[in-house]
Amino acid sequence: MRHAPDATSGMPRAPEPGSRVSPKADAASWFRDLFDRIEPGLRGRYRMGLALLAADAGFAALPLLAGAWVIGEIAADTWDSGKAWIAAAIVVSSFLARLVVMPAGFARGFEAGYGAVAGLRLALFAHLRRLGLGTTSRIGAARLSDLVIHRFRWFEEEAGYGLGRQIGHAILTLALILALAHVHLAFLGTIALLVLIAALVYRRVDRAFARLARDQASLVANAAERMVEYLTGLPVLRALGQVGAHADAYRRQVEALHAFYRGTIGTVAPLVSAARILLDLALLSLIAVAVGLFAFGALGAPGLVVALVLVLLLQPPLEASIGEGFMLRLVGDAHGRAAAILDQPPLDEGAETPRSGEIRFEDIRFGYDSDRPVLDRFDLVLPAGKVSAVIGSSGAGKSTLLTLIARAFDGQAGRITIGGQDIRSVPLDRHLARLGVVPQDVVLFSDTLANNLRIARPEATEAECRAAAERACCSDFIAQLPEGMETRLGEGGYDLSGGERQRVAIARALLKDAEIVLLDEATSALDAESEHGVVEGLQALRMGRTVVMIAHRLQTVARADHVVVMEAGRVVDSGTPAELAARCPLYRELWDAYRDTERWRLSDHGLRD
Ligand SMILES: Nc1ncnc2c1ncn2[C@@H]1O[C@H](COP(=O)(O)OP(=O)(O)OP(=O)(O)O)[C@@H](O)[C@H]1O
Repeated sequence: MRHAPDATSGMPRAPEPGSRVSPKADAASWFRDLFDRIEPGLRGRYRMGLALLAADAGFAALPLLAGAWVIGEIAADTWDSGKAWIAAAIVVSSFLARLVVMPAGFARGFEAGYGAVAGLRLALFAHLRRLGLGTTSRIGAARLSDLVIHRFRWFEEEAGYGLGRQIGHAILTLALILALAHVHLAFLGTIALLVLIAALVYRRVDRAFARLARDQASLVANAAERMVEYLTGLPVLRALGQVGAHADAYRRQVEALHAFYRGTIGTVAPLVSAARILLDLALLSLIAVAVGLFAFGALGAPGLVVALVLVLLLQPPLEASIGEGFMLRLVGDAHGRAAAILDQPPLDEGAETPRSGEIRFEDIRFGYDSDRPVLDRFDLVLPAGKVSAVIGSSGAGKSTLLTLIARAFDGQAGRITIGGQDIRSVPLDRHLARLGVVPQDVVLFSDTLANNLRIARPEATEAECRAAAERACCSDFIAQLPEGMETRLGEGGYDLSGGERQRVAIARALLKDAEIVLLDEATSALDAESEHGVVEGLQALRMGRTVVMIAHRLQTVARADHVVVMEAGRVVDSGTPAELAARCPLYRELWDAYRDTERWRLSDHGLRD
């Protein structure tokens, strides 16, 4: 196969991961979406949490306003002890109120906000299960984990308390603006003008920032993707002595990310500086208005002092609000990514009850890129209850056949039927439940051998696991394992050879009692004992099942009931091995090529042994 197998299914993976998942939801829509995901019972609490945080900001504003008022009174020489008591009462009562209101607000925000993000994670998970394997592998595991683990952290923080903080900044700013308007209405006009200018600038800054957020997310995900790919392929790369060569792909991604960050110095730095300078200019223009009003006699000295204090108090919440705005933009981007995945159409769920029978490809057209078909006007019948071996040169489309039967992708035209029934009309879960997949590269999870078998049927008893293992000819190597069926396999555990792994996969298919088995025979050299075990295991598997296998060995081709010879996306001929040997030149050519490969394999073994 020319593409890496998917880690869980072993079926071929689509190319470019995730490039089609582009953010499309705007920054504001995430909150609406999130709110909808909060359990109805918690929505009231979330609203209450935000209201409490808004109230907290109001209580935070009161001492500041009282301070400005005190300064004004002193400047006007009207200060007395009665007013001092009032000011003290405002400060103390606001402080006490905040002690109660703020924690209550944050607690409710946390509870509902984090719950809502958990809801989004689960929705994403449920949706991914309904997507075709082709689509999920195109998105890519590393890209998904970056989104769900890393980027959703921002989501949780913003939903939990960032949004509440932003509301607080807004309320504090509004209270100070109203106080300024109370000093003189001219401030209100100036602020309206400044808000208009800020809105225009912010739109540009926001767009540029959105672009940056999107590029950064893609580059981080690409680097993660390469790292996962590298680690997954490390054993093979080591064996080929290519460890260094392939590491370049990861290095290139990291360098691209670094170059991006260096490049942002030219974009982010001016953007952030522009936003800050603009804020300073806005505050300076308010100070200029205050001084102008004083100079033209529209404002007395006490009014000027109060106005200056209020303008200075405006600076911290506005600055914090700009920073929070950038954070909200990043969350908008993460939400856009999640929304794009949720928008991917799931495979047709189907509704009818499946029946088993022959597998038919009827006028199928399929291409990984829809404008470059791999199969076109493709017809094929794979008889029920028989072993069909598919043979053909590399790139003929053999893996694509299995991929389509497993519904990793759906064809762009035509239909595939099993027992006369379009596989798209069968509920996906039920369709997959009747398939057993024995890939070339069998994935072992880091768990016991028994549990590795139970993946096929979690409720299987120990005796059933043992029986399946025995029928798949696993008993000999299980006897060698330190703890038999309870030996830990996979990462950090006991490793199995290629032939042993294939037998484990055969045992899984037996345990599942799959009606249809899709098998990609190992091309790697197996020692004679392993090879014999796999062949015997296959014999156990074929009993009454429809087996479709990509065959790489003469023995399995010769033992098949039905052979399909493929070339360049076409079926050249099909029939029993004897029929094909008599009439199909390509079959004979392939047969000779297989025989040469096997001789080479044997002599290679001989040399190594
Ligand atoms: N994920 C993919 N994206 C794009 N093209 C692909 C993909 N997988 C396979 N192809 C192309 O589809 C064609 C058929 O490939 P396929 O893997 O089905 O052939 P095959 O007969 O199984 O080959 P092999 O024996 O080498 O595994 C080839 O031209 C291949 O390059």
